[in-house]
Amino acid sequence: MAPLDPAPVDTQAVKSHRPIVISGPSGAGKSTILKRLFEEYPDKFGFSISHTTRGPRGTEKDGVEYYFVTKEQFLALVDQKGFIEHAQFGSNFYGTSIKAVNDIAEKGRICVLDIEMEGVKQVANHPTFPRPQFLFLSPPSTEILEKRLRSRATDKEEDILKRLNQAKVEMDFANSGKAPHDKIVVNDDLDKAYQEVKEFIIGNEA
Ligand SMILES: Nc1ncnc2c1ncn2[C@@H]1O[C@H](COP(=O)(O)OP(=O)(O)OP(=O)(O)O)[C@@H](O)[C@H]1O
Repeated sequence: MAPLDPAPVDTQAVKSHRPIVISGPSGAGKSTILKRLFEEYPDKFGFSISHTTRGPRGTEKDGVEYYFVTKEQFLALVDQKGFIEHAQFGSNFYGTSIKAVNDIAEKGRICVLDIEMEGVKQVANHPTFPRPQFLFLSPPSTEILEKRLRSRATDKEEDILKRLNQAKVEMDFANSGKAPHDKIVVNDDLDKAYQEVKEFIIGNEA
């Protein structure tokens, strides 16, 4: 496991099993589409295990849900450029290590990374990590996104408004010409969007 091993990671495996970075506003349908993809291809994909400085909750185990590390250990790995992306939420740090992504590729699977906009920028600008494929999932419009977030019924009103504001920022970035996305899929009709995502991911792997 050795998530804190300072030795540089040989990323040869990720070159033959190129990871996919999927991003898009909250409510765009990322989880829905990925769930379907993982069900159709149960042995093909994997999620990497993230590092966090927050403590384990309930039955969470180190190396299963997360690698639980101290703030000092986390920041040491940041200094070693050991993360492809990391962020701070409240007082806790979260990050995806190069090693965790490589571990998936070494198992012969494609690592799928569901990452928000700032993380996407970090992955795209990482000094050593080989460039993954970037896919942006877009809602057909902010009005439809709002309807979907409301009918999902998982968020408070205040959170829905925050997500909608952030969605505008993410959509502007995706359309700015500065984003690294190799493909933008508009999730209007779910079956159609799923086929497009699948074609992009499997097609690129073939
Ligand atoms: N094409 C579609 N048509 C109608 N509803 C959809 C479509 N795609 C997804 N949905 C619905 O929209 C809601 C948001 O989808 P989902 O939870 O997959 O988004 P997400 O991008 O994973 O969001 P988050 O980043 O917050 O996890 C869900 O209730 C889902 O069932």
